[in-house]
Amino acid sequence: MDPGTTSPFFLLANAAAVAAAVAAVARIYRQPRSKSCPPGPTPLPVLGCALQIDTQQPWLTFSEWKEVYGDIVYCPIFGQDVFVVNTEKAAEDLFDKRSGNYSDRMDTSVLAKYYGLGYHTGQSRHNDTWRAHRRVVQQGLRREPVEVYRPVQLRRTHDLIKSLRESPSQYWHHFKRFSGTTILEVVYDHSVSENDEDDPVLKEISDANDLSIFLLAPGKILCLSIFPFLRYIPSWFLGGQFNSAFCRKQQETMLDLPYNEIKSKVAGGGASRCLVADALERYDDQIDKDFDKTLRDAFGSAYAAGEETTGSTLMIFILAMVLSPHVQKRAQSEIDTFIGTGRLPNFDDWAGLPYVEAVLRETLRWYTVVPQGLPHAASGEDVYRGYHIPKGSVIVPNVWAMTRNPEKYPSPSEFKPERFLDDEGNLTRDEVDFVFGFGRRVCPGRYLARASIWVAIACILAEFNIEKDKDAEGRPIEPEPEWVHGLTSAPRSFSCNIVPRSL
Ligand code: HEM
Repeated sequence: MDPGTTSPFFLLANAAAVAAAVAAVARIYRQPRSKSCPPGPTPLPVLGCALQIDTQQPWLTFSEWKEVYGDIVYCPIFGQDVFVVNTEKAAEDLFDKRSGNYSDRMDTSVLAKYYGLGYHTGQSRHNDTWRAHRRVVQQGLRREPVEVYRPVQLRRTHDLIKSLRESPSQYWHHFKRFSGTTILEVVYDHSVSENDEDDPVLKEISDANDLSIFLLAPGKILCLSIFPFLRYIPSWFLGGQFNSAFCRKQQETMLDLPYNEIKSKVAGGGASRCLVADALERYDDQIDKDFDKTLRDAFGSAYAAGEETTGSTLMIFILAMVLSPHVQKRAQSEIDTFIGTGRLPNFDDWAGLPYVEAVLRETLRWYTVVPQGLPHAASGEDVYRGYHIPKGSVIVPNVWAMTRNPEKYPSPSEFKPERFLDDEGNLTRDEVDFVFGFGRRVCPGRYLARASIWVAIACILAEFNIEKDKDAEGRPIEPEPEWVHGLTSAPRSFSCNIVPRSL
């Protein structure tokens, strides 16, 4: 998946889907649609519906199909059964209520075998390795335990504010650094000092993450499946990102470097509290070679999954603020009234700033960074609403269609935080949780992510005005965002001014 194909891990799954699809070409032609099959577009022989899907933004195609075919759409691709789930209700029915059957992922062994990308929790099959990953990672990331890391999040936000003051036009760089340094410290107790642009761990881990995001785009996987020689292109040559040995080495370094560092710190008694140090202590008597790898890979996945998604959500927030000055003013006025102007917001203010929380929810909904979710797979056959779902089917949660449901979110393309407030100005119960996925596979980092994004949003609003840029005659320039769809879908650059409010 790319722009449309790319949603946070999602690409992953899509990539996997395409890879497996290519392998499945041998299955060639499918039987004509049976009565027990959900409606959907007419598939072509071999290709299935591949040519009918927007390669950039598949969720848009899926959303159009929703209007024609309904909640559940069947669209085989290269012989792979694919079902698109367009509503929260159907997603809950399958992924939550029947989670025993719908928590698997597609086979992505090509990524594991050649590129060293098999470590990731997000692409693990529904097996014991995945269970072990979830167990070790979830402990510290649950709603309450994760609050212990709020001082780290606040400190990193203050660094972010300072960087935005110094070089506001580099906001994407600052957001990525904010999310990367926060996660590095929370997960590994690796603290990157404020002005250090050359921290080796941050650099390695961030480069490796960028490369995996590049490779996980489905188009690339398809390319690799058709032209396997690409794996051997020297890493310094044109197309060198496809070099599998380089990628494997880089992924290993990314996983080993921070993990070995924190292990040494723990052994020397000099570690501060962090997720890995806690896990090493908790599982002290169980750590054999396999379990050591489980810890390394599970926490490496947390970094890979959290860096891009969190930073990208802040880009979407900035775009929303440029386009909605009235929302910005209302949020700033709430902050000024509740806190005054003498200090930045902190987590103690969260409950007293309902409109800012509504801005966070609307940011998550308006342009969700994972519009296609991360596809699940069925581990056994099933019947739902009278439809037959074969074993091994890929089930795509079309999160985009859920965020744009006009019955739940009237005028869905408008940025309206008020939709999360009742008539008395209190927050509704809708926390748009579905953008973090479903069932047993739900994002384990969602509480950490929400808190990081909330505190960043609150402090940015308190400190800056986000405005349209102006041309030489002083006329406002409409932002024309350039969207990038890798593992996440978000704008990477557009014209705007981030100006300190005190000026
Ligand atoms: C705005 C921020 C984020 C968004 C929107 C997001 C969204 C998602 C989504 C949609 C999934 C797939 C769920 C499914 O399969 O149904 C996922 C999985 C995952 N996320 Fe997040 N995520 C975010 C931040 C984070 C952070 C900060 C971490 C770690 C600290 C994290 C760790 C993971 C992991 C490890 C998985 C794989 C879970 C599995 O397959 O069992 N995410 N996330």
